Amino acid sequence: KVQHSSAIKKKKGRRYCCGYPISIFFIVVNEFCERFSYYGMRAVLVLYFRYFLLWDDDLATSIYHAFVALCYLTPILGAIIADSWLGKFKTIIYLSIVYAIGQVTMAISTIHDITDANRDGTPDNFTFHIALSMLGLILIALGTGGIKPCVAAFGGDQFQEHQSRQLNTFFSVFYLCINAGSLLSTLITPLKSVASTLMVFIAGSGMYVKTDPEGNIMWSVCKCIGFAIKNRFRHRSSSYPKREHWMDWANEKYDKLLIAQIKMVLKVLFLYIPLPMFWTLFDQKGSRWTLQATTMSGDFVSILISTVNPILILTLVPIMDRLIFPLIQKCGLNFSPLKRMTVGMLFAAMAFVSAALVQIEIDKTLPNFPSSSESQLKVVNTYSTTLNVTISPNEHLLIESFGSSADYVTFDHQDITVSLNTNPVITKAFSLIKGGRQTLIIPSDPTVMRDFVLRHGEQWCEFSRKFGFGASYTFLIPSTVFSDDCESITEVEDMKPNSVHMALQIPQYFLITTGEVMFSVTGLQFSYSQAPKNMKSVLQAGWLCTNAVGNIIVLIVAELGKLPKQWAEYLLFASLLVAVSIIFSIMAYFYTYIDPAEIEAQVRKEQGLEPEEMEKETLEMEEKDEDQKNEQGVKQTKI
Ligand SMILES: C[C@H](N)C(=O)N[C@@H](CCCCN)C(=O)O
Repeated sequence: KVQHSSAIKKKKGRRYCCGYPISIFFIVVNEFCERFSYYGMRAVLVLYFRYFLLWDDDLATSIYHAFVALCYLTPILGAIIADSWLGKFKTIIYLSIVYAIGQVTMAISTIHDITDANRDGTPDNFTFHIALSMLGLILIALGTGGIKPCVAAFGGDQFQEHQSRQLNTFFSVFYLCINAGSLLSTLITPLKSVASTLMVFIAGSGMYVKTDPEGNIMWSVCKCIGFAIKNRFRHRSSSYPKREHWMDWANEKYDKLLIAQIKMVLKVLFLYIPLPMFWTLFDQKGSRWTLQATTMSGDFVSILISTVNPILILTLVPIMDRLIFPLIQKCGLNFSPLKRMTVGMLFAAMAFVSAALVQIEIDKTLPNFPSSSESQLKVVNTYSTTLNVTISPNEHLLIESFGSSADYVTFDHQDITVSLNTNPVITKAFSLIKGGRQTLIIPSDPTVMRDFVLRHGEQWCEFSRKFGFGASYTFLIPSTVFSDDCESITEVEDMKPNSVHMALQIPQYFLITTGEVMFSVTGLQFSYSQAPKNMKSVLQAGWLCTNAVGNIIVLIVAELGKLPKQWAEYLLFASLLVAVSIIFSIMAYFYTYIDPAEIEAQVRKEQGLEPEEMEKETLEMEEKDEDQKNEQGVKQTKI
C-alpha cells in the first residue's frame, strides 16, 4: 500500500503534451545523440583498423565484431547496475560519462602526430595507438551497452498502464530517432554529440518518473532456475512423481507467480537460440561490406551507401506498418510476428547472395596476387633504347625505353637470372621474395647503379593527375628532370583503378534493411509483448545477447574459416542463414502467443491475491481519470 501511494505521488508530478509525458522528449533526443555518436564512430572503425593501424582484413573484421559483441554483452551489466543499485536515471548519467571518456580516448588514439617524431605521416609507435584505441573501445562498449537497456526501459517507465497506444508510438519514434542519429552521424562529426547526449538528458531531470531500484530480477531468475535444476536432480529417482514442467521443481522454495513468469521468459529465450545467425550477417555491413566498398569505384556514392540503411529504415518502417502489413492482413493472411522474422532472415540471406555476386564481379577486375609459394616481378626500363629482357629460364620481354612489362610476371621459384641485350650483354642474378610483388628497374646506364635524391622545396614538378581509387603507380624520373622539363617523368600503372561501381552494393543494402525491418523491429516488439512486466529487462538483455553471439560467430568464421574467396564466405553465410531460418520457422510453428498479464492474473487468482489487484486497479482507474482530464485540458486549450 505504501509503495502504491508513493508511486502515485510521483506519477501525479507528470507533465503532458498532446497526451504524451514531456519527459520522453528528452529521452528520445538523448537516444538520437547517443546513436549519432556511436554510429559516427562505428562507420569508420574498420577503416581505421585497416588503414591507420595497418591490420589485415581478417584482423580488422575480427576486432570490429569483438567490439560490437562487447557492446551487446554489457547491457546485462547495465541492467544489473540499474535494477539492483543505482536505478535507471543515475546509471544512464554515470555510464554516459564513461562513454564520453571512451570517445575522447578513441579520438586521441587517431592523432598520428603524437608519436610521429619523423613527421612522415605514419605513427612511429603503433603499440601506443593500439593500446589507446582498445581502451577507448572498451570504455565505449561499457558506456553504450550499459545505458542501452536502461534508456528504452526508462522511456517505457514514463507511461502508465492504460497508455499502451502511446507506448507503441514511443517505441516506433524511438527506433526512428536511432536511425535519424545514425543517418546524420555519417554526414557530421560525431564527437560533440557525446556532450549533447548528457546535457539533453540532464535537462529533463525534473520531469522524469524515476523508479527506485527494485532489486536484481536477473539474479532472482538465475537463483530460481538453479534451485529447480538442483531440486530436480535431487529427486531424479522414478519413485518421485513427475511434474508438468521442470521449473515446477522450484515450487518448494519460490513464489508461484515468479515461476510462472520464468516459464514465459524461458519459452521466448528458447525461441531466441537460432536468432544470432541473423546478426552474424546483419552486422557485417560495417566490416566486410565496408571493406568490399574500398575495392569499388564511385565518390559520392560512398556517402549514399553509408546512409542507405538509416534512410531506408526511416521510409520502410512507416510503409510496412501503415501499408504492407495491413494490406497482407486484409488479404486474409496471418503474417504473425514470428513469420515476419523468418521472412526477415530470408531477406538477409538474399542480401548476402547479392553481395557474393558483386564480389565475383570485383574479383574479375582485381590484380592476380601471388600465392604464398609464388613471386611476382615487373620490369621497368629507364634505359635510352628498347631492351630485350630474358628472365631465366624462358621468360622473354620486349620493353621500350621508359616503359614497363605489361603486367607482373609470376614465378613459382625465387632465384632468377635477368639478361639484357645491351652491348656487352649484362646478366645479373636475383632472389625474389616469396609471396611478394617486386619491381626491377633497369637504370639509364645499367652498368652503374646510381642513387639519387629528388629534393623538394628547391625545384618541383607539378602534376594535375586524378589518381584512380585502388590503383598503384610507379613514376620514372630521369636524372635530367630538373634541367630538362617535367614532361620527361613517365608514369607506369602497376595496378588498375577499381572499376566496379559502388552503386552495385545498393541492392544488398536494400535487402538487408528490409530484413532488418521485418526481423529487428518485429523482434523487439515481440520480446516486449511476450515478457511479464517485471521481466521485460531480462528479455531485452536476452535479445541483445543474440546480437553479441551473432558477432562472436563472425569473429570465429573470420579467424578460423579463412575461405580463399570472399564470395564463397558470403554464400556460406547465406546458406547457413537459410538453414537456420527453416529451423526457426519450425520452432515458431509450435510457439503459442501469450498474454503475460492474463497468465499473471490467473496465477494471482489461484493464489487468492485478487483483493490487492483490485485495490491497485482502483488506484489506476483514479489515475486514468485524472490523466484524461489532463489530456482534455490540453485539447481544450488547443481548440
Ligand atoms: C541503425 C540501425 N538501422 C538500427 O536501427 N540500429 C538499432 C538496432 C540495432 C540492432 C542490431 N545491431 C540500434 O539500436 O542501434
